[in-house]
Amino acid sequence: MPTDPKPIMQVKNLEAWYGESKALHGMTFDVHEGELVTLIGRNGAGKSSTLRSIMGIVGNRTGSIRFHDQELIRKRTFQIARAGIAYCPEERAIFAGLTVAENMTLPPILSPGGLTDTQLLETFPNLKARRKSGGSKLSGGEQQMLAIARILRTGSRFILLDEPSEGLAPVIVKEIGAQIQKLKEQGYTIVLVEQNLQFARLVADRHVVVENGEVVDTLTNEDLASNLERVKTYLGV
Ligand SMILES: Nc1ncnc2c1ncn2[C@@H]1O[C@H](COP(=O)(O)OP(=O)(O)OP(=O)(O)O)[C@@H](O)[C@H]1O
Repeated sequence: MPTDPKPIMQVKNLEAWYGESKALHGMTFDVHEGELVTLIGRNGAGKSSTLRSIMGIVGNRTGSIRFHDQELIRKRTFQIARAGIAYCPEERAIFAGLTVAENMTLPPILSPGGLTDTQLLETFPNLKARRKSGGSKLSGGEQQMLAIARILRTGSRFILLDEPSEGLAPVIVKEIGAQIQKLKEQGYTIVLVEQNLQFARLVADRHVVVENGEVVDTLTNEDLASNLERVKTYLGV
């Protein structure tokens, strides 16, 4: 749980567009250092668009995204990455024609403290066994682990993770959950988009509920248990 009362990220009135189409209508939420915050909500609510907006990869965005003491709203994606934010997209973005080892070493080291290639392979033993395999030969779970491993090399301590459990078998989801839990124990700050409430509950400190491109509720993980029916209504399950 957070110890510093000042959030390291403050998103205020974030609006975003894809061409003429507006996806975010004023997202406002905070993230504290060491915290794992989920964005939950039904399909199309604007969760992925929030992560993409933070990274500057939507058509247009307005509002404010303060990270540490920097305003990111007018920064470009490479500047946002250099500010210390790592992004793991829903589609995982593994290069099919490159091996695991090559995919892993693609992102540049942006700040000290990232894991070395040896540490990464120790952290993800499945990838060690597959390090010479092409990206296209990997299972969904292996691709997801590679996508996470790759960003740990950069030295960023703030991670945006988009639906890591999507399309994976329960046993693999459990493994990914254990890896995320370990990252949290190592002090990484994580914003996690997740549809799988059971998974979200295992790892989160706090849940931000998104509906129609806005935040409609925020619950601690403890609150979630006693408000499960209400939250299920938000998710349409
Ligand atoms: N590339 C795009 N071009 C145009 N509209 C988009 C694009 N991506 C998302 N949208 C629209 O933006 C809105 C928010 O979508 P977003 O993907 O952020 O939702 P989500 O909560 O992450 O849901 P999902 O889990 O289905 O991705 C939706 O109305 C969606 O149709």
